[in-house]
Amino acid sequence: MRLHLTDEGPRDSGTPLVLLCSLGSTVDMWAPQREELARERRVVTMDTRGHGGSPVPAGPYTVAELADDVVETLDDLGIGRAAFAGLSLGGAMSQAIALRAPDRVVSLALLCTAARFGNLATFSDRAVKARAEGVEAIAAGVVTRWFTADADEDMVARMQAMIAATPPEGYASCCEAIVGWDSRADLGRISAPTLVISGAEDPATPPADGEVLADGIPGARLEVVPDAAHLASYQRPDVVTGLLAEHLKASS
Ligand SMILES: O=C(O)CCC(=O)CC(=O)O
Repeated sequence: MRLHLTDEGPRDSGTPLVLLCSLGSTVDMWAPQREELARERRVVTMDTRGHGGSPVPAGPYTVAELADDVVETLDDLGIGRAAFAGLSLGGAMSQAIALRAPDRVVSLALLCTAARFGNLATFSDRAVKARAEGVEAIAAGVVTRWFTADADEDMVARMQAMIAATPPEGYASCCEAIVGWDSRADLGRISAPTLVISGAEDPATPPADGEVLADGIPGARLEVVPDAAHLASYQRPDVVTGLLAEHLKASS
């Protein structure tokens, strides 16, 4: 599997950064961070299998498969070790890479994610609905969890359109990957310096999920972003980009 990606920034300075996306997102979800972070280092952003410009094989998928896609794509680019930042499903993939290929991981940033997601029945229901009716039928509900009620309407509409454009089989199969994901017993084996970021008002992966990660991963630190829901990096780039830059500077 070779994933669709963007590849920006200087090749010859610092550890490359790999940005991994949430369910229903494309590389565009990292637009608020990419330009600034790519001033200092190479930044590779990947569409997860089943999303954006990446292949859409028939599912279900597992998080391990999604993580292996990323590592194979990095092999293709000739990138050995990298820093990883992933949001939600992308955060689960980042954990899986740290567990399956620890020698590839210089540092980790885990945003709005979990060792075990809550409300798993809703992901199974979404998988059924996506295959039957398309992702458009789900998108309006998803953005109510991504952004706080006072978020800019144009921004919310743009992101709803991005979600609605996700291939149904890709969306559904990634819901199934989330249902099967559970790293709780493995967190102690993650050795990369780790920053955990939660949105204070995230109903999907609340700060309590961030606490489980920060308590379980040796040396990890949790930052809670105020006035942010699930897509904290998109709604509060003024806080999140700085946290990522600081963590990258300190750890890679
Ligand atoms: O965002 C993800 O990658 C998974 C969690 C999710 O779908 C958030 C939500 O809409 O409930």
